[in-house]
Amino acid sequence: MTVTTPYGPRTGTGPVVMRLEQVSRWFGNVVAVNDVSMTIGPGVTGLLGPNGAGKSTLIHLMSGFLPPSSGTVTVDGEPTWHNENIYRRIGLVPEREAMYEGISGWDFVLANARLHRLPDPKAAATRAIETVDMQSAAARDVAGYSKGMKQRIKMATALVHDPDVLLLDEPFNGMDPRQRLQLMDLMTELGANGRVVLFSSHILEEVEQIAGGIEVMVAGRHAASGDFREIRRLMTERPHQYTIRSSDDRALAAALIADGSTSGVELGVQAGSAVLNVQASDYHRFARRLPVFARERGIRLYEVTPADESLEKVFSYLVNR
Ligand SMILES: Nc1ncnc2c1ncn2[C@@H]1O[C@H](COP(=O)(O)OP(=O)(O)OP(=O)(O)O)[C@@H](O)[C@H]1O
Repeated sequence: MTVTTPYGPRTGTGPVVMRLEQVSRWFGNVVAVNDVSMTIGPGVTGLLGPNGAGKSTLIHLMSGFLPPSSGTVTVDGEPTWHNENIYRRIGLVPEREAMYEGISGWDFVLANARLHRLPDPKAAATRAIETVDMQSAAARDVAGYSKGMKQRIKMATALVHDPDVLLLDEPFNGMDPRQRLQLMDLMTELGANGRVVLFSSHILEEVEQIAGGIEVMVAGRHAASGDFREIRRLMTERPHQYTIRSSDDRALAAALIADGSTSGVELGVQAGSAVLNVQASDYHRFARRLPVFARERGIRLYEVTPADESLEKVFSYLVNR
């Protein structure tokens, strides 16, 4: 992918605004998206959440291809569902691999340019394919593409009509580090040029690298919203659980209880040996004080292991706080 895109500043007037108001979507008994309201403006926004959080459903609702069961999704005040005017302004990079195989990358992008009834579909397809650096493979059948190449050709079809809003579902899946960086540059540039660029991911570090704003989804609900510092803070300031092995668990437990950086300290047994289970309520203080306590009392720390570091646990804390 080229770093500088041929897509310059957005041509429309006023900033683009995508607004979701009390949007829910259910499939039978499953509530995939539950009463979500958010406003997304120009720039890169990360939609962060664990598997099954409702990110793909939300992206399809935003794109106008899936109707909400209740609530509204609008771009500049116009509902996206079934709205041809809005389809022209939105580009979607779906997560699914199911693409129309048996045609070349070039034909695939060109077909999309024609669907949008662009005045010069060939020029638009050429521009999009060059932007994702797929010129050399464009004549080949999509079926033979690697996962990263499929991602890039999907990106070209989404870009072909130069949309104001670009929605990307897990776009970095299957990309090597170089392709990932190039796509990040491209998304950053499109965002800086006034477009709404929203992408989903379940990896905080990935989102932090490029997203100005982060919207966190958990179990269908909108769990948190902010810039990466705020989201990072919410995640690191939650109570952390540790398993500690030391030369004197009792003395260490007494010191930790007296200190106030913990909300729970208990002696336990794990895999046949004594451990200390600690819930640290003030993570930063706990991390500073623990080695000091041990040193002052001549206690040796053999092991300090975080017990609840799975991303799912972190996310569920955000929902239940
Ligand atoms: N067409 C459908 N029919 C029934 N249930 C669905 C449908 N689409 C999504 N769901 C359910 O809605 C919930 C949210 O799914 P969704 O794919 O939106 O989550 P996600 O955050 O994108 O997860 P992943 O990262 O695993 O794709 C899940 O429980 C899923 O099984």
